[in-house]
Amino acid sequence: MADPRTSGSALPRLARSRLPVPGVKRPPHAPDAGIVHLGLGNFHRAHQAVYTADALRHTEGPWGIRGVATGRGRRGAHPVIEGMSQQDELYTVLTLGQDSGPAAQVPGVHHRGLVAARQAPDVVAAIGSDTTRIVSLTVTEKGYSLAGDGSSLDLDDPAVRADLDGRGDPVTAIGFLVRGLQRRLRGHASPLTLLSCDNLLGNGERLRALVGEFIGALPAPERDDLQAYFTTSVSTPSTMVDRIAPATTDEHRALVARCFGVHDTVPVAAEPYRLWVLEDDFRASRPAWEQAGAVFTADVAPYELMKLRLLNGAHSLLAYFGLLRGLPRMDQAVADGPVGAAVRAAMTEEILPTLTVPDDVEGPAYVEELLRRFANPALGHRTAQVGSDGSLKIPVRWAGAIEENLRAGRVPPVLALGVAAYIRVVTGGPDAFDEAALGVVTDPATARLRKLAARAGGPAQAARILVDAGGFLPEHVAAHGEFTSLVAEYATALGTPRGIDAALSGALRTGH
Ligand SMILES: NC(=O)c1ccc[n+]([C@@H]2O[C@H](COP(=O)([O-])OP(=O)(O)OC[C@H]3O[C@@H](n4cnc5c(N)ncnc54)[C@H](O)[C@@H]3O)[C@@H](O)[C@H]2O)c1
Ligand SMILES: O=P(O)(O)OC[C@@H](O)[C@@H](O)[C@H](O)[C@H](O)CO
Repeated sequence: MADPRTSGSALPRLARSRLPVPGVKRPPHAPDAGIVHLGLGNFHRAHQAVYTADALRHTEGPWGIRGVATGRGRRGAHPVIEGMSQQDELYTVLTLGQDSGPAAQVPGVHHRGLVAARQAPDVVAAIGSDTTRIVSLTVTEKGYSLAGDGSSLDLDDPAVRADLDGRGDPVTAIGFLVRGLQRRLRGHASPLTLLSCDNLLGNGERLRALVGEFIGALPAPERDDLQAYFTTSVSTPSTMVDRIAPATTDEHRALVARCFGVHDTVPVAAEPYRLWVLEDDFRASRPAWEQAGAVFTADVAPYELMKLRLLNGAHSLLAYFGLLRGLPRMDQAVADGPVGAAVRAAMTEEILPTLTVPDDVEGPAYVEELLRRFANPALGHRTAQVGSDGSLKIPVRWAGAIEENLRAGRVPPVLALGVAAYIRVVTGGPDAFDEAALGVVTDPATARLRKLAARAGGPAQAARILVDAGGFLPEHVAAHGEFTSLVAEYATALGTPRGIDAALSGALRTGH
């Protein structure tokens, strides 16, 4: 791949002629960075940045974005920050549809980014600046420093404790936010909106609770004024975010080069579909995102729940079933007969009945639309990517639907098989699926779950132990004998060669 600094077709030059670049002035004339974004990953670059660029084409405003690469231990060069910096802070969003050829857009809204692990004081200063009106986040489920209960702040995490102590630079996202709020309070006390764009249930309330807990754990003199400022001047609206944006591959880079003549080292691929539903509670103004198609509503919760249970819930099922069937990509998983049939059955018969879908949505049509979106072969979305971090995703994606089925007196067979498949993938690793061909599934709980499983005499007992003590399902689900027995039965099947095939048809026969 050509080096964009030396190539005649580097993004900065070509973007201005061959790709649609919005009329946003970039540095040194960029609009003020009214937004600081923690977690400069693919999703933010394909979603919020695109909405912001499109909104700015309609209504100007101080809505440049200063992206921050967060996460621990990233002290060296950060590929996205470096790549964007070498391209005048530009990158391509490659839209890959099923019925049309690739399209490209260059958002062009970013200022020079920051690497949190190296430039922590600058990050605190950016959050603390009076030109900053919104601090948004896509830091993954891992980035919220959640305790084992999945909702409170992990005060046992040494990084959280160090951030509370405050003698060193912040490390955690919550630590950065609170130290930035403190800077604002001491400087100008202007209002701010904290905007979580992660796939968390009630992401705004969750973020509010975590920041509040952190502030509450500070020593009294620091705590009280900050608490008052946080209560009166900082809002945390909830959002439902949706656009499938897989990890970037060399194929995506090659496609950008072939179709658009642009050598972009850090493009991001995404499906054409996008949706953003937000609570309109912005303390210090916001971009006119509605002009870019965002939907503002008083209550995001029904949209969020529907999306997390149906889209993300089905995504995780496809990922684990797909891995065990040897399928590297999500579109292959949904096109696979047994996997596709089981996931469709789970969506329509185990998940949809647990939801009150918003008035403007038709449940079965939404399911069909999701299955069509998952089938997009152009995205190259990996089952191993979606299957990673299951210990943090399952509580959000499956636990509620399982609970509601059990409450209604019904054991949901495909979701039970999903739990057994997750256990098999996370504890079995290379014994369960071909890591060399499919990719490694990472999960912060892997070592702990493998240790628990190692105590068991076999897969069924391991499944019982993990359902009970794995920390990814609520206690009353774990205490449900019939559910746990079904998971254990499936775990036994999955321990045998091609056991997934029999288990999938068994799950379909059992309940559907
Ligand atoms: N990619 C999608 O299709 C999609 C769609 C909707 C929502 N989301 C949400 O966006 C999140 C990020 O997805 P992505 O595709 O941008 O992933 P990504 O891997 O491209 O980026 C993840 C970002 O999170 C940061 N991060 C990871 N661990 C962290 C930690 N412990 N503390 C702080 N920061 C941490 C990383 O530095 C990185 O900037 C998802 O977890 C999800 O909540 C993603
Ligand atoms: O991004 P993750 O890893 O939290 O989850 C993987 C996918 O399920 C998710 O990113 C979906 O693609 C997305 O939520 C669609 O809007």
